[in-house]
Amino acid sequence: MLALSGLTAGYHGGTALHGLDLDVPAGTVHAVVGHNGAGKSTLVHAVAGLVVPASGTVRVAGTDVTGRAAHRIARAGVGLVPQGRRVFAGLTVAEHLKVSHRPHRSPGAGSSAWTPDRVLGLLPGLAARTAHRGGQLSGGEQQMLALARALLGSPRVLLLDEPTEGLAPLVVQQIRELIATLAAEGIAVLLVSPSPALATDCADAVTVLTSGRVTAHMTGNTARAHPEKLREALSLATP
Ligand SMILES: Nc1ncnc2c1ncn2[C@@H]1O[C@H](COP(=O)(O)OP(=O)(O)OP(=O)(O)O)[C@@H](O)[C@H]1O
Repeated sequence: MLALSGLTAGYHGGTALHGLDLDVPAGTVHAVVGHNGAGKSTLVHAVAGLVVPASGTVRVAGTDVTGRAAHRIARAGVGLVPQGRRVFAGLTVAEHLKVSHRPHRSPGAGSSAWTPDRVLGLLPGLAARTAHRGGQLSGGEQQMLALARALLGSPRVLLLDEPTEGLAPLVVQQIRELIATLAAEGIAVLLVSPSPALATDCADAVTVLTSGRVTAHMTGNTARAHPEKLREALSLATP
């Protein structure tokens, strides 16, 4: 569903991501793990069209979307949950859902179209907060709202940038379960995080990124059976 080939991107002539190859089939979770500055957000932004790749390709369900504007990539079926949530402090939850809902869903989304009611059914904590403004929500509630906003575009590919950053263990557990639920719906999930535990818990495949390069790759089953292998790969990844 998401296929990256030789993806290279950076800033001001410098390179932060070097020739990344990565496939995320529908219904699976691919975790990219790396330390601060490894290039995780650059990867997510290059897929979402917020950073223009210097070279390489981004394909969504076989369509080359490389270099397209972010809104066109969203329309092709890519949803982004950005690092830091980025909810609007002055808008209520209901207003967020209203402005995020795209009834004209992405091609191929089929029966998986998301409506505000369906999103609130998945996220009952938000359903009790529809009149609250973004700035009045807890960190966990803001994370759920950021997820709701992305789902309302009925994405085929979901990009999660550090979705558990700064959240309590109970909320982290909820997010793990939500990721599994969304993958079971057929969504291809690309998750980037510094947390090997999150990757180990919910990924089908795990890639370690070090200074913008892939330095290790393993299946989720290997990471679960031998968590020390992932920890070791990450300790070797110190920039
Ligand atoms: N807007 C920018 N302008 C210039 N350089 C940037 C910009 N954003 C990121 N970088 C640089 O690109 C490299 C990769 O950064 P990136 O944010 O992708 O890493 P990350 O793995 O997401 O880190 P973190 O976990 O801290 O969010 C770093 O060296 C960073 O300083």
